[in-house]
Amino acid sequence: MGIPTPTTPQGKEGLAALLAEPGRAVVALDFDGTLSPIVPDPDQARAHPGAVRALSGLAPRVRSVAVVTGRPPGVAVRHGGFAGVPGLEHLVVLGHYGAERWDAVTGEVHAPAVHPGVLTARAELPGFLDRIGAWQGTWLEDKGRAVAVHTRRTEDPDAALDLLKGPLGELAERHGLVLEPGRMVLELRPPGMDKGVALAEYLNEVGAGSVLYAGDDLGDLAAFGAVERLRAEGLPGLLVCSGALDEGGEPTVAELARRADLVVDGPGGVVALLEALADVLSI
Ligand SMILES: O=P(O)(O)OC[C@H]1O[C@H](O[C@H]2O[C@H](CO)[C@@H](O)[C@H](O)[C@H]2O)[C@H](O)[C@@H](O)[C@@H]1O
Repeated sequence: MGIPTPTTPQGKEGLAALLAEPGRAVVALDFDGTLSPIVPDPDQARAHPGAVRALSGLAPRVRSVAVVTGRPPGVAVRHGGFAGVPGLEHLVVLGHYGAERWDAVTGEVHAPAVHPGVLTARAELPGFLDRIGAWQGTWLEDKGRAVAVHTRRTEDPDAALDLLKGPLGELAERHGLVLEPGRMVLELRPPGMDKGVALAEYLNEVGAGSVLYAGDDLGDLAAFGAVERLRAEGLPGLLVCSGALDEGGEPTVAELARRADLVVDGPGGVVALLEALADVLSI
């Protein structure tokens, strides 16, 4: 497959800059829904079978490759199979929306102290969910520095999520946390960091000359926003939406698709794009 053509002038400019000067290009990608197909149980999520090969084929040809995820970085590394891969020696995973970082070079995770509100909210949550009549099948994912409330396994995930939004927003506020919405999930996490801040800091750190960012979910809008702001300041960028229906037939996040320069067919489409870029850059 060739490289698909972006539908916007900014996207075309971003792609052209990446191809003209790949040694200054950063390729940054979300994990769930972008590199890894959406599945009902987050523990069972694994990178698309072609993802590691595609990433390791592209990484030596660009300035750097980063994964920017809401997952704890260690979990993304395990589920992605990213450790010890030839070609991915400099991979960086910005996890927990940028609050924690894993570097392939050291194999270590850098993580600040856990926000106390996460501990108190986590303790309160089981009783709280009972009291507000959360749908059967609603369940908690303990993420260490955050706690996520999932509804994908309930009979009506959208209705179950709607019921939770208001009460969980108040609970988060009471504990000094923010509520991060995602695909059939609401996460209580500390404020002050998001994928946009994390991505912008990383691009600055590595002296990026262009950026490609790919995502599929609401949490990726902050990264899209960062690329849009940086583009206005002169840094070329290409925004990619991983946009297929998932296993449950769930549609793409509409705002992400609207703001993207390119919509590809889910993780399979993202992998095909990475392979096409590596192919062109290897000529
Ligand atoms: O930033 P991401 O890499 O997209 O991570 C966001 C959240 O992803 C996970 O949940 C999502 O994927 C699950 C597995 O496919 C799916 O079951 C769930 O419905 C999705 O919301 C993860 O469980 C969360 O902790 C991440 O924050």
